[in-house]
Amino acid sequence: MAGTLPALNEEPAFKKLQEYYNANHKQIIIKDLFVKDPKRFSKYSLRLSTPNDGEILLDYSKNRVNDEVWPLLIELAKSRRVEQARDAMFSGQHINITENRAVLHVALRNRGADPVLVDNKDVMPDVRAELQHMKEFTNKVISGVWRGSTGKQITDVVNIGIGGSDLGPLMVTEALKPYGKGLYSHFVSNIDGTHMAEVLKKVNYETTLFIIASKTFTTQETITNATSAKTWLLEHTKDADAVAKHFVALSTNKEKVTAFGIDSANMFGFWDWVGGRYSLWSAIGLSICLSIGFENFEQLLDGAHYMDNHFKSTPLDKNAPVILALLGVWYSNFYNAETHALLPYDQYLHRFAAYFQQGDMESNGKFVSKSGKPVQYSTGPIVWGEPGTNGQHAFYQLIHQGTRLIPCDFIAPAQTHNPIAGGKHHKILLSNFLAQTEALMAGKTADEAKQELTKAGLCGNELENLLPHKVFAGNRPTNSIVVKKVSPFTLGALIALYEHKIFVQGIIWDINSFDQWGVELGKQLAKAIEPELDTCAEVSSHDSSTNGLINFLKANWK
Ligand SMILES: O=P(O)(O)OC[C@H]1O[C@H](O)[C@H](O)[C@@H](O)[C@@H]1O
Repeated sequence: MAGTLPALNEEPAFKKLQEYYNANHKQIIIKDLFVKDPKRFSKYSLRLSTPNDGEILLDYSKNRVNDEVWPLLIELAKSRRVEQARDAMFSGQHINITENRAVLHVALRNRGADPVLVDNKDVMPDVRAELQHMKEFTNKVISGVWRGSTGKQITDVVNIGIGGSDLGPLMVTEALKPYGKGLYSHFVSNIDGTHMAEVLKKVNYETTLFIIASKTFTTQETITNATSAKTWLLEHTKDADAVAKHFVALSTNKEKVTAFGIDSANMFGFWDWVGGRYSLWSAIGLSICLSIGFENFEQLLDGAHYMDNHFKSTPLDKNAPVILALLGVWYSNFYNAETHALLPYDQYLHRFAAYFQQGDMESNGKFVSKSGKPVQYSTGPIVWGEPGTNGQHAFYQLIHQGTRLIPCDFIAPAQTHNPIAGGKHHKILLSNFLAQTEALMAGKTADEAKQELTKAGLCGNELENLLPHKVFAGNRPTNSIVVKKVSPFTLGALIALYEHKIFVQGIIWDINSFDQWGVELGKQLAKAIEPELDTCAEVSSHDSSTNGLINFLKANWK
């Protein structure tokens, strides 16, 4: 891998951007850029032709980027050695430096014949063998060959996992519901007993398969939930052998799986070079396979592989993940935007933003550079969002007229899976998507607002008082990503697009995007507090707030 990078704020390309920003940013008005350049859309958009599911359009023309900023951003990517870093990831180098691991989720969806080497060993035979195992199991369950302990066919699948062992499978299963093969999918992640209790109310022990998904098989929430599910099953069946028919495990930790009481034949494995938040492509995707069938899961992998190839082989200025990453850096590091909104105009994608909250914020929520020095610039943004049009009636007000700059990605399918009322719903949905990006960019000037108010019969003080409230500054940046349809293939490509965007940003910020030490402290402290909740005595070992909270809870739970 290439040598150490200078601090981002010391990077000459970054300094050039800073100078340009300081001198010119007030003059970068998106709607004026469209007036000046009739070719702006074709210049600042990409059409990716996929082999089977039509084109994917990325329109990034509604951004505060002109023909001077753009080459400087590309220069920044080059000088941060994005291409070299990308090649280091694909070639299995240990780029997760704090855990000394390769980062190879791309190998899980390597659909070609190329070997992928980690420490001189081709991992592809193991990847393919595990996929075959998943295929056989999926087909058995869906076809009814695999039966519960009393001989009945499986009807419900409960995935028990958290973080990366939950969010990905849940998001994809929801997104691809139209491809469902008939099994009901449920997800239990929260340690709050309510989550498990509510799911158990819906299922029958004779026809339920529990999937225990945990890379480490040590995560407290997952192991506690899995143990409760096992107790529930055994209370009903009173037969210890039933576990083998109703429990499978997805993990890298064979010892712990066996110790839990799951036969290793019912275990689907993966490897330490698969990060939790990149694991839906691995055995962690088994609940996806059971929901949509193995062929559709393969399509998901194909879509991601397509995007991997695009990322690997396309020049930086036409490279979709690089483009999204650079725009994000432009807004985070120059405009001081603190958040980034993901706004899918597709109800099936209702967990997309939640999924990338982990994908992005766990990856790039870092405050030290790879060499361990505190960074002097912002790193990962706060990622958030909800599907359109619901968001419009909730938080878009702040995006349109608030004081913060919130770059937004709009994601929409040209075709719906549910063309009800002769397609009317979908046309209204798409009109709203289009209108929002236009409104955010164009805004409404005081003159325009005045004309409207005058037309509505207002005048004098009444008009003048209302006028400032009716003005929209506009110039709010958006990307639009349009797919033909939310299919397994296009979804795979979309997820990989954002994964690589996050990767590129991590490289530019010179942080390790692949560890997550920040989640450990809370876990450690929770372990220390748990026994204190078991004692009758008042607790005084913490600060007065924590003591006060503990003692209040103890006094009130009886
Ligand atoms: O799959 P597991 O080992 O159970 O881990 C589940 C999750 O827990 C951790 O706290 C990490 O922050 C996540 O990255 C991970 O996905």
